[in-house]
Amino acid sequence: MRSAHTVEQVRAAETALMARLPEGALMQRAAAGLAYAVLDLLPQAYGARVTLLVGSGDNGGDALYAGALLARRGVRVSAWLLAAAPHRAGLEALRRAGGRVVEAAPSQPQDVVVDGIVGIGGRPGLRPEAVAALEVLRGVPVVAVDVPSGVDVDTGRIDGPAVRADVTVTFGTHKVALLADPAAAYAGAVHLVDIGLDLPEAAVESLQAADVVALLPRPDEHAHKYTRGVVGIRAGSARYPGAGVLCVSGAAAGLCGMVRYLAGARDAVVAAHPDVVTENGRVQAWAVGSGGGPDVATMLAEARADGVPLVVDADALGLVDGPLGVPAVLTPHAGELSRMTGAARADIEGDPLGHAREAAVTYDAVVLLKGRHTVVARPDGNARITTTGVAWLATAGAGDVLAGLIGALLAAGLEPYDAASVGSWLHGAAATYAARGGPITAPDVARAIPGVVRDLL
Ligand SMILES: NC(=O)C1=CN([C@@H]2O[C@H](COP(=O)(O)OP(=O)(O)OC[C@H]3O[C@@H](n4cnc5c(N)ncnc54)[C@H](O)[C@@H]3O)[C@@H](O)[C@H]2O)[C@@H](O)CC1
Ligand SMILES: [K+]
Repeated sequence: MRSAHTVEQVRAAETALMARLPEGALMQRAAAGLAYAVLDLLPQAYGARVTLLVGSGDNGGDALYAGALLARRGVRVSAWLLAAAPHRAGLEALRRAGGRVVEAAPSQPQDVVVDGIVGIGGRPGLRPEAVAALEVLRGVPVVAVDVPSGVDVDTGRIDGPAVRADVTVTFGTHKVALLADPAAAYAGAVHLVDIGLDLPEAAVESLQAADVVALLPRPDEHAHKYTRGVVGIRAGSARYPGAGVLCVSGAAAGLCGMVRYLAGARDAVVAAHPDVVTENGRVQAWAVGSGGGPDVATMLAEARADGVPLVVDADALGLVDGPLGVPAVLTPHAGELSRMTGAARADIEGDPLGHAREAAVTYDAVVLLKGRHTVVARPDGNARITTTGVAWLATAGAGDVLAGLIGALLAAGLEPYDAASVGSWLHGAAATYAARGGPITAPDVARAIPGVVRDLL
């Protein structure tokens, strides 16, 4: 599991650890990790040129100490001081190691810029001096210290200029802005340096392959199709048969025992999936929504009446105006959530984590807000952020596949929060498998799911 802690949690853990360690020890650990990450980017240390952008706090201190370590390896390190009173001991260490202080961009081309402007103590946005310095150094690879300066660390919002990093070297734990978009898109590749913090459970996390393996439902040796779970699909219509076929393709990827289909695209569904049953009967979960046409209200009402967990997608989301009274996963994209809650789409895209959490409370359901980094939020404020997937996944029908897949995982017995986050992870991974760097269609994603699961297991 990749965990992201809040600034307050990090500060508390740092204070506790610092009380047990010699002064400056934590910063030395951070700086060493940072220096190694910079060295990894340099073809060779000796003679390479690195500029440090240094703010007034300990984030700048990390950059200065790392600069001192780099200078000892033969790197030509320049510290561009953006604040009047930078970390004094760090600056001294850098000078002693042979680094120099500059007041403008070094005239020679630089190999790496280290962003030590602000870290977890920063307010969102950057001052004009920092913006100007970054502009002069545009094109040089950026390594951000702890977080890309300027982002809102606890929310992932971007409320002004912010550093766009190629690599972020973060300390002790991930910060929320390193997982949650839009800020996460500014972080580049994130490298975590363990500095020994003892941290509480994190509210924001990101599943990794091993977590998905641990959560995946799999048949035991006595399994039959009913013990593995039956998912019912109410999606698609005579007018939109494709939505039904695609939703079923996600549901029938092998993660539950059986799929029942009860909507208006029966012939198309059976032609594509002869394994699907079209008689009414017991199910352990429903997926309702896409391409449902005029019957969608009836389909949602009938599914709810069964009292089993529910995935609500696409057209059916417009009918949700409060808690549904059954365990539910709602799967809107920003436009659909905007129509549900009245919040502007741009506001949702600017703070997907915040809006998904709020909607989870409003609807007393797990809310899966689709995006580059999909957010799965629970009413208690916990959230999982999906980092698998590729931009090619933004294709018609991919959401239908996801709804069916989550339905199958619910039917197999996963809790809504696990079903949504595991489903989202698998969906992203399947897209990456299928795409192999090129374009994909929704059926490709569904077809790739069993292969992803096989490789995981
Ligand atoms: N406390 C510790 O033991 C450790 C801290 N570490 C580093 O220390 C950082 C936190 O240090 P600080 O608490 O000193 O805070 P920061 O260095 O993040 O920044 C605070 C300083 O920046 C100024 N500032 C705030 N917003 C600004 C903005 N938008 N533009 C320009 N200046 C701004 C503030 O006036 C303040 O002086 C972490 O992110 C991490 O890099 C690491 O060394 C690990 C150990
Ligand atoms: K920074």
